Amino acid sequence: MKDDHDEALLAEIATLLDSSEHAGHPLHDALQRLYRHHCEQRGQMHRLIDISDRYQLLAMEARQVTQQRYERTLRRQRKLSRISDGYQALMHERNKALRQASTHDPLTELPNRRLICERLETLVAEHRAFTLALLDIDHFKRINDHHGHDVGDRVLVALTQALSASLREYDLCARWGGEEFLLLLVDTDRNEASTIVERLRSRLSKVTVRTGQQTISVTVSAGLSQHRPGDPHHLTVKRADQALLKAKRAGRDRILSDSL
Ligand SMILES: Nc1nc2c(ncn2[C@@H]2O[C@H](COP(=O)(O)OP(=O)(O)OP(=O)(O)O)[C@@H](O)[C@H]2O)c(=O)[nH]1
Repeated sequence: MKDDHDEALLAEIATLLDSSEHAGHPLHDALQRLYRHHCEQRGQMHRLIDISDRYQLLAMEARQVTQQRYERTLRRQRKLSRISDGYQALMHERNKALRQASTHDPLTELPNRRLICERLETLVAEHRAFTLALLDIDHFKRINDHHGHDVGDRVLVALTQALSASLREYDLCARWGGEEFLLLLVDTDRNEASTIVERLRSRLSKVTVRTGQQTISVTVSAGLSQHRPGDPHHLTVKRADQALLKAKRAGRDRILSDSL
């Protein structure tokens, strides 16, 4: 509005200056100089405004480019951290699976010999009391021979489940060999262990597996040995093995302790 007013005023002055009617007027020259000076100033001011506008536009574009770059980088970083999180979770799962595979038996999912030996070493180092029971299925070969290896596997798994369900939380049952299981009874003497394992033996004899029209059940023999302070754990295992051999020779389906 103000610009329109200025334009009109300037146009009016220009007309007055151009008019021959005022050519000799005493203010004519002074007004003309003032008019030119004003026009120059005005032109300069418009150029400055133009420069400032362009500068602001450039600054805004630069800000937008920076913002876009920043957002792109942020998106890339978020994507990278999602990939990294996924990768770490995968590694964690793989490590867990590897640890499980190296410490557990795949068929029965029981701890394996390595895991129970680690536990035994720790107990020995900590001077803890424990009793071992080595359990062996009686005449297991006959099951495989008569019903096939798959049925033998099912018998192993069924016995394992019954075993695991019967143990106390702080005990450990490992698959020691083919049809052998090693029970670790912590803070337990041989008398107490004998009662526990006798109960287990009785329970395992009631486990059944059906195949076709037949129902299979098995008996187990066990050898017990109480750990002697100062002995390495493998000697305690060896004594349990000797007691197991005696139980087998004595007719199976029984528990014998090693001689103290
Ligand atoms: N199905 C199956 N059989 C196994 C597995 N591991 C070992 N065996 C079998 O277990 C049987 C053990 O046989 P033996 O050592 O002669 O012992 P046994 O027949 O149980 O006789 P005693 O121990 O003397 O009572 C063998 O036939 C092995 O093949 C397994 O993972 N699955």
